Amino acid sequence: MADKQKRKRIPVLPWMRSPVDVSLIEECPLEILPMLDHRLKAALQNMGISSLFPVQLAVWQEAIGPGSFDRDLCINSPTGSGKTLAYALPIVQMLSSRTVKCLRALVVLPTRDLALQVKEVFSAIAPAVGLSVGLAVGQSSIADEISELIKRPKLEAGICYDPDDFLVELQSSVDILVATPGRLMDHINFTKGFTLQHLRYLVIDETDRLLREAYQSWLPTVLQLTHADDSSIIFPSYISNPCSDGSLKTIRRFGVERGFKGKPYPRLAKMVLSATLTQDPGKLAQLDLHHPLFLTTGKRRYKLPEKLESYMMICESKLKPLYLVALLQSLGEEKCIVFTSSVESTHRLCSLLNFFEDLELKIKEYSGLQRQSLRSKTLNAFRGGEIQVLVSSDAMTRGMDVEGVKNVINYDMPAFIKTYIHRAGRTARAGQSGRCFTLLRKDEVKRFKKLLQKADNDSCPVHNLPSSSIEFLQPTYVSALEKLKEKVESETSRKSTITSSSRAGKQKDRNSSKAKT
Ligand SMILES: Nc1ncnc2c1ncn2[C@@H]1O[C@H](COP(=O)(O)OP(=O)(O)OP(=O)(O)O)[C@@H](O)[C@H]1O
Repeated sequence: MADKQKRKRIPVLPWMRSPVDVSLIEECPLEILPMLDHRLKAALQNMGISSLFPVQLAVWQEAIGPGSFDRDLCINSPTGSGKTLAYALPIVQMLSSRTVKCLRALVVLPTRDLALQVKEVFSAIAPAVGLSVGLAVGQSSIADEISELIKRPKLEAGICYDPDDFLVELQSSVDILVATPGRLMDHINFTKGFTLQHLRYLVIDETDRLLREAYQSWLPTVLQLTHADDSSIIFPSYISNPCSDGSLKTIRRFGVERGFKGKPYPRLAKMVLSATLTQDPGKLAQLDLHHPLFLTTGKRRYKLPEKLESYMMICESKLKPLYLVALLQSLGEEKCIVFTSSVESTHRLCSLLNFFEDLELKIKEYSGLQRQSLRSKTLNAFRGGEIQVLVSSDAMTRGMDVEGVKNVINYDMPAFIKTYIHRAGRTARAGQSGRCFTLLRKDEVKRFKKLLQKADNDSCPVHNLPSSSIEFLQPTYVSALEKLKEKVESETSRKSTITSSSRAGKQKDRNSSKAKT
């Protein structure tokens, strides 16, 4: 009762009170999808897609169909429901008739791995209609990235030039850019020829996560660069106006058409998406949405995938590793992600599991502490099935799509329902079934059940393991713990050696510079 009253007090924006309910929409076979470009239909079929999922059809109707993208779209749809294609397909179709290449669509995501994944989806369909897709995530050097994004004029041999002299001839090599905020800001601030002047579509995926982080004010900067008429567009300091000689321009005027008063036209059309979209008016205001239309699934704010089964496993804290090992053994070789609460515990748990000799599974860690190249290698091996168990910090929680993940295990209870939704959502994707197990102490059960109710989930049975399987593991556990202790000690002493030698090096530098002065 008290909970209900609290919920009522949270102000919900008027446009959020009458949403399009995606759960009332059926899948739509490509054969009968109105206005779909035949080249895109073929590309989708090549991807093994024969019909659009409900959220994809709903967005299609608003962007391409009768809605004509007159309103910005706010999409709240469960994990694995196909949100990526929901925005990629209409954007590619809308840009398919463009005649001049310039950057017209920008998709922003919070992490590199997610951006790479989304780029793959665009790359599977965009070339079919002659569009190019770029990536700005800092995976390669900035110079390599610039050469992928910006077309340089061909120079005649032997001619020296000042790069500023041919600024007007620099053109975008891509129509669509998938970016993380940090690298996007680098290009906005420093890359000659990089402009958002022609941008027509902005997608902010994992919106609630991106709004939480300011990332060098990337959002106000993007909005400012696409908001005003051409005379007040703010360009990076080295450009007075990149199109001042009369080459291709997009002029955004302050519109006088109905509903556009005081807004620039042509406007920047936006799609913002998440499985846990914020309803906070203050946060949503940052997006400067134009007559937003809210698309959501069902009546409740949070929704878990249809075919997800949630289970509790109750045990004492000190027995958690044993329960985990016994559970992994019982799951056989099914792909599985184990979530922990921190990068340190990810590392320790992964090491411990690898010391259990009876566990004949390939187990690796994936966390924000690792180098990107190592993370990508691990992820590829997991996708390819060479690794069966991934022990992960929350770096893997959002958006990652790995085919065939049958089980998610919360080694530590998630503190928030949003975390549970995103973690559990790594399984039961695209209409498939999947299971999420959460290891809990007795005193955590009540809080956990309350947490799940927020996602309309009242069914979370206890998953029991035979006590004999736990007892059987005791001796191996003792020796695994010993090995872990040795490993942690040797890692700690290695770290302190590195720290003290780098300190000594710095002191030496300081002394020698003092001696010089
Ligand atoms: N129309 C479709 N038919 C078949 N499979 C599809 C279709 N659309 C998407 N998929 C598949 O569904 C899976 C989930 O899609 P996607 O990653 O876009 O989900 P999502 O809603 O963005 O999830 P999350 O909220 O976790 O990011 C992907 O493997 C994708 O290839």
